[in-house]
Amino acid sequence: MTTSTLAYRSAQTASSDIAIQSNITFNCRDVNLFYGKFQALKHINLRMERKKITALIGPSGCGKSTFLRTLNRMNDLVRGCHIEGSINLNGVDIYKEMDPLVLRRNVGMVFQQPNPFPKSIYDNVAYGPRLKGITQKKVLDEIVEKSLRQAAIWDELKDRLKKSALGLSGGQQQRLCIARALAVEPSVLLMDEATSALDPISTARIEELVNTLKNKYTVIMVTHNMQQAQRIADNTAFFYMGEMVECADTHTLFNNPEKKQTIRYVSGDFG
Ligand SMILES: Nc1ncnc2c1ncn2[C@@H]1O[C@H](COP(=O)(O)OP(=O)(O)OP(=O)(O)O)[C@@H](O)[C@H]1O
Repeated sequence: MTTSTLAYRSAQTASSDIAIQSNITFNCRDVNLFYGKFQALKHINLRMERKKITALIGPSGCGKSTFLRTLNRMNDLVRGCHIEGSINLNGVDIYKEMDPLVLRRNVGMVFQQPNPFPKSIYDNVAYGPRLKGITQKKVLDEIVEKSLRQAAIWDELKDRLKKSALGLSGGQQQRLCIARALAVEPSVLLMDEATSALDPISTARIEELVNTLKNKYTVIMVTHNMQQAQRIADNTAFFYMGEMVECADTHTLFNNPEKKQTIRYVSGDFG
């Protein structure tokens, strides 16, 4: 079977009845990740629910971003990195059965620093759809408007679509990056400390936006801000020294955690 046939079959399987019925988007089983000899993730077992916000918290260097990047195979780009175990997206193993390009179309990502392309606002959002082969102006116009609306920034930007994205404020740039991620119609949005470089007002707008996005998308976010996790996440997973110590609904994790390390972390004993 050729790789492309495999990718096509995987995409088909991804929307099979069984997968759609399941409320689990990502199912990670016994995931170990190594950067050379250094083991950054140890035996991670974690399920992330569909159309819910899952926050990943934990002290610096505990493996949150590494774990997030395993979900769209961004670690593949790191030399010497290897991964064991399985990560299923809608029932399909993303390392064994899915083309990384199909995966990344399904799993959008927003980073800590807003990273718009040095292009117009319109071209930033139309970039992904054009890569997918969409060329008709009318269709692109519709996608750009829909994506900017979903990212709650259409009203602010609709009269300056041809202007450079680099002229926007940090908060506007981050919402534009969210619109750019949504334009290719992913089912999952990964956010790696997406508000940590923003002021409180922009942060509040993005939190509000993420809360509305979960009607349609599964959101997985790394955050250092425990208040933020408590404000918007449905579920929270606590990472420590490469291990996923505990995952529960957010209220339980912060108010009634089971594990000693979680109790110490959420009560501010260490950070
Ligand atoms: N490309 C890499 N090569 C080698 N080691 C790496 C690489 N990226 C991360 N690491 C190491 O893996 C461990 C986990 O890093 P990671 O960035 O995932 O942690 P984190 O919890 O997201 O930290 P922070 O909250 O500070 O961003 C750290 O010890 C880090 O130094």
